[in-house]
Amino acid sequence: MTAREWAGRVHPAGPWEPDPGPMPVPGGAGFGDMIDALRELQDTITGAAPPPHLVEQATRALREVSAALKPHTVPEREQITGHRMDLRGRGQTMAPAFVPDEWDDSRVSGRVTFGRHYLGGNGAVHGGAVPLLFDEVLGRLANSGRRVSRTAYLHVNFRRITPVGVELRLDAKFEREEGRKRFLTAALYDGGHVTADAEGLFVALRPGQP
Ligand SMILES: CCCCCCCCCCCC(=O)SCCNC(=O)CCNC(=O)[C@H](O)C(C)(C)COP(=O)(O)OP(=O)(O)OC[C@H]1O[C@@H](n2cnc3c(N)ncnc32)[C@H](O)[C@@H]1OP(=O)(O)O
Repeated sequence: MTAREWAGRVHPAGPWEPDPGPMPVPGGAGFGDMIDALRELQDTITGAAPPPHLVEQATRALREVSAALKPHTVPEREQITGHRMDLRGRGQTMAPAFVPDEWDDSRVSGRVTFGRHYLGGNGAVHGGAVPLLFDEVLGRLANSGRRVSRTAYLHVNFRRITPVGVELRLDAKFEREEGRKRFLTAALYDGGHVTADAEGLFVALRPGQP
């Protein structure tokens, strides 16, 4: 079973609560650990000022890992990253891992921590990383139990700095549907303060539309 087929199998249960059952899992039980290790590496490298000899050693080690994995490159529909709905962040490191706590088809609430990798400056998350998180969470909610849609627009307001290394809460809501158009909103909280909020339009794809 490919990762894509596996994702299709679990999607009817809802993207926040996959129920894989006794199925072989693409990448095995340890795939999530590998992705967590990659997240840790990204944060560590971003924050490190190592001596040159250690940089050379790390570069060699990274190239060795890459060379070992490269022969296992597969087409998009078979890739595991992004398709493992049972893993934090769908097993990808592009966006910070969102951990859902409560959800249904019309809303989701959860936690997220932007690691050092997402630093913009002065302790604040980069302004491009916040919309990435909103697109990820709103996109999943927009498609929750529904035909696949794509982001048509995503309006983001930056209300305060979003701090790096702090656990934040994100609440997202499916507001309404008009034909193929789905309107969703979300807000990101640092304690009691909103650091950013968003409104997104997601348009359901017609059959055959990429
Ligand atoms: C394993 C599973 C993982 C699942 C988990 C996945 C989670 C991650 C999700 C990430 C989601 C993404 O980032 S998706 C990637 C980023 N987005 C894209 O690449 C989309 C690129 N754009 C497009 O493909 C297209 O423009 C579409 C599909 C958005 C719309 O094109 P279309 O299908 O031809 O529809 P069209 O007739 O133009 O528009 C339909 C209606 O929407 C309105 N509309 C369209 N665009 C806009 C707009 N920007 N602003 C206002 N309104 C708009 C139109 O006026 C119209 O309204 P009316 O006349 O009917 O009233």
